[in-house]
Amino acid sequence: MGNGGSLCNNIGLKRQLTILVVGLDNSGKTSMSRALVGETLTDTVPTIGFSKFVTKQKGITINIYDLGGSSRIRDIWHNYFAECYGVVYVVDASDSQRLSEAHENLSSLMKHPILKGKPLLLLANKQDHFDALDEVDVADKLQLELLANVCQTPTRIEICCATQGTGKNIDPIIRIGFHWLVETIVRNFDKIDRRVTNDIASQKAKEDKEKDSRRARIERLKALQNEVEETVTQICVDPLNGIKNHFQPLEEITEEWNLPGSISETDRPQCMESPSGLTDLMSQAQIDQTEDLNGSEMTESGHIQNDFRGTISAPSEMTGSSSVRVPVLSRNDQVSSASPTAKKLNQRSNGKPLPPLTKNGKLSKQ
Ligand SMILES: Nc1nc2c(ncn2[C@@H]2O[C@H](COP(=O)(O)OP(=O)(O)OP(=O)(O)O)[C@@H](O)[C@H]2O)c(=O)[nH]1
Ligand SMILES: [Mg+2]
Repeated sequence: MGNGGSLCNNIGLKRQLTILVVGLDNSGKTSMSRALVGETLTDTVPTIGFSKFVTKQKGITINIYDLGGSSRIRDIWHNYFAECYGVVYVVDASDSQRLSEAHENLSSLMKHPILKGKPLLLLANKQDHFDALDEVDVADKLQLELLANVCQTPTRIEICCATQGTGKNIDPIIRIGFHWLVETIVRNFDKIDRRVTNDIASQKAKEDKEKDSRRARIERLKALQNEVEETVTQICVDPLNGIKNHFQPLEEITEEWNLPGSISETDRPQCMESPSGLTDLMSQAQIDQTEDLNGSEMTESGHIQNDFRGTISAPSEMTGSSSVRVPVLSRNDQVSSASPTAKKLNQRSNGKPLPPLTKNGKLSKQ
C-alpha cells in the first residue's frame, strides 16, 4: 500500500479536515490559497471575514479557511480555532518593518490553548522581491524555534512566491510544505481529532449559553418597553375623547376640525372654535369630573373611580389658570353619561351614546 493509503487509514472514516491560513494583511494568504486550489490569481482584494477553499490530497478533503488579516478581523479569528487541525502562517518576507508585529501575532496564536501544539507551516512569502528575507532571517525575527519549543508545536518554515503560478504551475515549495502539513496532521490524527471534537462541543455550548442570555435580555427589554408604552398611553389618554391629549397644539386641534371628512361646521361645538372655548370646555370637564368623583353624578355602576394616579399640569396658555388637575383614567373608567361633559361630548358625537373606554384607555369602536 502506498503513502496515500496509509494516510487514509489513519484518518478513518472522516477523511476531512480543516486548515487555517492566517497572517497579517497583505502577506499573500488569499493568493497562496487560490494558487493551491488552481484558481486565477488576478484581482486579489483584501479579505473581509474569511474565504473557504476546498482541495483534495490523497483522498482527504481539505477545507482551507483563509482569514482576513486586518487588525479588526484578527479579533474574530478565535471563532475558527476550534475546528482547526493545522495552521499555515503566511509572512510578507519583503516587509521587514512588520516582522515584529507578525511575531506578536504568531506568538499569541501559537500560545492559544486551542491551537497550541497543532502543526504549523510558516511560509515566508514574496521571495520574488529583491529585499525579501530568507527562511533563516525570518525564523530569527519571529523567534520561531523558541515558540515551537515552548508550545511543543511541530513546525516547518519554507520560502515561496504565491503569485508565481496557480494549480499545476504553483510554486512547488508551497505544495511540498502543504503536503508536510497534511501528513503531520494525519500522523497525529487521533489526538488532534479528539481535541477538535471537544473544542467544537464546548464552543457550541458557550454559543448556546450566550444566545440564551441574549434572548433573556431581549425579553426583559421588550417587557420594559411594553410597560413604558402602557404608561405613556395612560398618561396621554384624554378623558374627554379618549384619543387626544391635553398638550396637543391648538393649531393641530383646530386644523383637524377643518379636514375633509371631519365633523361639519354646523355640528362643531362652539367651544372648539377658539382657544378660549377649548379652555372653557376643559375647565367645565374639570368641574364635572370633580362632581362625579364627589358622587354627585355617579351612576349605579360608579363610572369614574377615585383613582388619580398623577397630576398633570396643563400649560397655562391653554387653561388660563396656573395648573389643572387631570385625572389619569384607570382601565375600566367611564365618564358618566349624565354629566355635563358627557352631554357636550354627545353633542360632538351627534347625539350618539359614548362608547366605553377600551383596555388601553381609548374609546372603543362601536
Ligand atoms: N510580488 C508578490 N506579490 C504578492 C505575492 N503574494 C501576494 N502578493 C500580492 O500582495 C497583495 C496582497 O495579497 P493577498 O493574497 O490579497 O494578501 P492577504 O494576505 O490575503 O491580505 P488580506 O486578505 O488583507 O489579509 C496582492 O497585491 C498580491 O498580488 C508574492 O509572492 N509576490
Ligand atoms: Mg486575503
